[in-house]
Amino acid sequence: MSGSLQGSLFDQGDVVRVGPPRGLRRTVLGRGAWIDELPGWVAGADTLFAALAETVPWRAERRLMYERVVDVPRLLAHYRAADALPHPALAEARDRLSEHYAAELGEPFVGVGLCLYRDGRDSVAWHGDRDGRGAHADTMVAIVSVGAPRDLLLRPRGGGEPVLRRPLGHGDLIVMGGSCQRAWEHAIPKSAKATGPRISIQFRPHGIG
Ligand SMILES: O=C(O)CCC(=O)C(=O)O
Ligand SMILES: [Fe+2]
Repeated sequence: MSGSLQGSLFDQGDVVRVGPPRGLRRTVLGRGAWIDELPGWVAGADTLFAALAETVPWRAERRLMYERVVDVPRLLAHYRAADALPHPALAEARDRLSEHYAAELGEPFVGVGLCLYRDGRDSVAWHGDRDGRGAHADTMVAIVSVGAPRDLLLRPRGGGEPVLRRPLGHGDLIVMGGSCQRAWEHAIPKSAKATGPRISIQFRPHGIG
């Protein structure tokens, strides 16, 4: 970024800044799962949204579901450890999270996944991030949300109560920990309300998908 562009963004209070995640609040979900939350962690979230929306090589995917090939209702991008990330704030956030959770997690956050929900029709169905170790071991998945708020729902695996609802957007951080990926499920339901686009930025340790 050029010095003058940086200067003009700074004047608007739009610089993307990621500090240590101070003030995270933990909620114990039961069955060995918990979530940590920090609203507004990433400052300049609108600027980050705009940069990612424009520069990330978003991919549309198609998947086999119930014997039919259907469009995945969101756009995707994935970055492994060695890949250059599309914005410096993502490396900063990953480092801050790795530092904060070093003792509890015992390994760093490595992979970065991005989802672009273009409008309220885009969604992700109930699931746990169970590709890899998340199916049988405790782990953490951290999500930073930029753009329009969308609800993240959480429920015990297989359905039932309680269903927790967390509106996420504007630089909010949520971390799903403990058994959350195998004992609980999460989803971003479609929204009938007019909603603008949202980008979800997920940080995962190696071997968690
Ligand atoms: O949009 C989100 O924040 C959730 C995305 C998600 O659950 C996933 O990609 O595994
Ligand atoms: Fe997920």
